Amino acid sequence: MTRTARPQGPTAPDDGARPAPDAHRAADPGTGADRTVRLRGVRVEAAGPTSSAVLLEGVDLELSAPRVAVVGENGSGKSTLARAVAGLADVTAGEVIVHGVDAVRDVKGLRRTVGMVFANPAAQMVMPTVREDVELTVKALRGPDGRRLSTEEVARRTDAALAGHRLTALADRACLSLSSGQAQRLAVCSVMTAAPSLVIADEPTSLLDGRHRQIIADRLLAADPSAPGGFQLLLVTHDLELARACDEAVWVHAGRIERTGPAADVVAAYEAFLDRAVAEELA
Ligand SMILES: Nc1ncnc2c1ncn2[C@@H]1O[C@H](COP(=O)(O)OP(=O)(O)OP(=O)(O)O)[C@@H](O)[C@H]1O
Repeated sequence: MTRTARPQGPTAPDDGARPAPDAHRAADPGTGADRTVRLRGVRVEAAGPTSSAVLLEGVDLELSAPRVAVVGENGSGKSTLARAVAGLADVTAGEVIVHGVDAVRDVKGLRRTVGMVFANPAAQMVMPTVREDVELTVKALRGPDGRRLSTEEVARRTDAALAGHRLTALADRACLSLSSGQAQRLAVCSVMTAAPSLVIADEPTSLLDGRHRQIIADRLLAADPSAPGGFQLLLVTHDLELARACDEAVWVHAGRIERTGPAADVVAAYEAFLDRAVAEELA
């Protein structure tokens, strides 16, 4: 992820953990803002030297739950779906509307709306040190009056963000010296600090030990788009325990949507499919 792709939140976020949502709400009750991700007849292609490959076809989705997991086998199209919602895929048919923003045509609007944690965290670090990297995001925030934050407020929010993601001890370390898991935590911290209304996280816990997986999972699963400064979560994951903790899930299979619905049901169906596939392979 490039620095320019990092979202610029319109207002400064609350630094603390947000309460778990108690209901699926498609609109912010305070502002009436649309908090739904809609895909209609979406096809994604990848152009090759002589022909193009269809990576996703006929995708129709309406996602308004606070926490939506995306599951499926390797190569099924999960990251492609995430990238389509983030405006980073070649959508050659259909439309993608993210919280009221046309993800295919309004790239600028989408950058204010979406924050993406990529599977490769190294691609998201743009400043020399951990503190500077988080600080850069904080500096782009605005106060409730729409004005830039004061130097003191930038420092306070940077410290709070670092502490909230257990990164204080690493604050003065060079980004390039971080371990993979530490870099993943920094990527999640920076994206969440920018306060986008949609956080897309592609395997955000794949490199983490148990303790840090829990910390990041708790942060992401606190998603509540109806809370002030809150966000909706689209979580691509092979961690089926995490997927089950979401409200809804999407199962992608061979570039198409196999099933959507309550996370528990979709994950159970996907697990049964995996069990059958393994049994067939071993027979
Ligand atoms: N630029 C490209 N050109 C051709 N094929 C591509 C391109 N990008 C992705 N693909 C293919 O599209 C399919 C879907 O890829 P994608 O990364 O979305 O899968 P995924 O479900 O996220 O997989 P994983 O769980 O392994 O991360 C894969 O077969 C992949 O090889």
